[in-house]
Amino acid sequence: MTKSTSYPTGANETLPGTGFLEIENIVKSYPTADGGEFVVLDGVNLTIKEDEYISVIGHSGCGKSTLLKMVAGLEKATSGSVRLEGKEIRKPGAERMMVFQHYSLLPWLTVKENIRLAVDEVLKKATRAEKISIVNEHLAMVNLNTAADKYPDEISGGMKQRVGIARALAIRPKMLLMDEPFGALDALTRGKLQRQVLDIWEKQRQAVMMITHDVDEALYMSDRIVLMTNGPHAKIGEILEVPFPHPRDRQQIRESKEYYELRNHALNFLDRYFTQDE
Ligand SMILES: Nc1ncnc2c1ncn2[C@@H]1O[C@H](COP(=O)(O)OP(=O)(O)OP(=O)(O)O)[C@@H](O)[C@H]1O
Repeated sequence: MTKSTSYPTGANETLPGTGFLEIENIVKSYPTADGGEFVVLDGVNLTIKEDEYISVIGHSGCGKSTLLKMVAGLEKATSGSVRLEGKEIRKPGAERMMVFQHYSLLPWLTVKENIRLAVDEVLKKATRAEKISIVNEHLAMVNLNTAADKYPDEISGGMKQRVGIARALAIRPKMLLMDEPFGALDALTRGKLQRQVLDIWEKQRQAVMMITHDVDEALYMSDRIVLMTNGPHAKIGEILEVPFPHPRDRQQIRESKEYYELRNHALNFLDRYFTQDE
């Protein structure tokens, strides 16, 4: 692992068995057509606390989505383990909700019904009144009350993504997994939605693992930034601690010298790996 001299780094800061989410020595390979194997991830170790917002950054194809899918239970590791509260993750579960870059809403259901469907599936013991209240609360959380009865093709991309986030949060997961959640949005919408998600997270504080290509987004939103080396055989190169206290004000943190030091450090790390790849 590349050690940073300027910032606290390390993939194993928490002792095994003491973390909320523990990714231990993950190797993931796929068989190739010629009978060989393509090793995507080669020895990834990471521990995440139950109230921590983690961003994962790395060049395209290094295996970020693969790693997130293993936490979601959608992919199996070739070796190593992923545990949530000490329990091995083997399949998807409602305590780990995923938000994708491309909104995966059911087009024949309204905004409200899309959220309600997830609530019905997971919160089976809730009463009808409780379910209605949960749906309304989460619609309000992402400012979608007025669009509640619209269908997905009647709302904008940013609104669709807000429905996806409200749906994920409505079933009260212990962990939110987001794969470039703002990647498909224009800059203005992206900025607004980042703020909304951060507002919600600052109140609820569940564990978040978010993939992004945007260093500013990672610095604004997360507590730590995981920098991945290039694939194949990708691993965690460095972990940057983001020291700004929550609630965060984007302009305020951007005025600090530390922000630019961290930003340059992350960009230089990515440049270094990009150059190696050329
Ligand atoms: N099912 C699969 N079979 C074979 N190879 C796969 C499979 N899924 C992913 N890969 C390969 O694994 C590598 C990592 O893919 P992954 O999507 O995790 O990267 P990523 O870092 O998320 O990329 P991006 O930033 O472009 O989304 C890529 O080389 C990809 O082609």
